[in-house]
Amino acid sequence: MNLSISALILSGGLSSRMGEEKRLIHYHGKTQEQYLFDLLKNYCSDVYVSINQNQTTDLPYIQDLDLPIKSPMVGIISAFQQNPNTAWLVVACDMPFVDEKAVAYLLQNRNQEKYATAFENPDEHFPEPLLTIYEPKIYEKLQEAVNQGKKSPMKVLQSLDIQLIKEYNLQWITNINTVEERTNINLF
Ligand SMILES: Nc1nc2c(ncn2[C@@H]2O[C@H](COP(=O)(O)OP(=O)(O)OP(=O)(O)O)[C@@H](O)[C@H]2O)c(=O)[nH]1
Repeated sequence: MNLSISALILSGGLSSRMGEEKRLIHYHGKTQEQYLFDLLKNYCSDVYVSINQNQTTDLPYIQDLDLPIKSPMVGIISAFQQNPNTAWLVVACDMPFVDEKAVAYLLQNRNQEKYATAFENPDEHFPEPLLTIYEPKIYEKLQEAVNQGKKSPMKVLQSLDIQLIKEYNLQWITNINTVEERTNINLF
């Protein structure tokens, strides 16, 4: 149990490609938001679902601030606004392969001196921003980016000194956005 870290399950997107809310899909016998909540509470001091202003959930949640952009960045900034003194382990709800091994591995590789700890995409060599530990000092960098109208958390990560994990199970960062992708995945 790492008490100095909170978890955020990003779920506030529009799911327009899937046509239904991705956080409510069952890959593991329960909704994806419940699955990730149950998983992450074993590792983090508290866990929240990140939802937009039109969503509700029975789980603990952080609702998006009223910002002029639509992006996962809004969810992350809203979490830091609620608690700027914790690190945030951020996971997108549409990553069904995230499991105990993925979370434990991310935490083992965490470098608290850096702005963040993220998996490196093997092809493009960019940091995957949606299965990442964001350390408290990155909050002001995210705010600066949003104030400049930028909405890509990946680009913010790219511009900073972060811990990049290069060897890992690539499935962990696979996200499922469409019905076709969903029917083609083999979880077990
Ligand atoms: N809290 C919050 N989460 C978001 C927001 N936009 C996207 N996300 C989450 O970020 C992750 C990646 O989102 P995308 O797949 O890029 O977008 P999406 O809206 O979920 O799906 P599409 O509408 O099909 O693009 C998902 O877990 C989303 O729920 C937002 O504005 N607020």
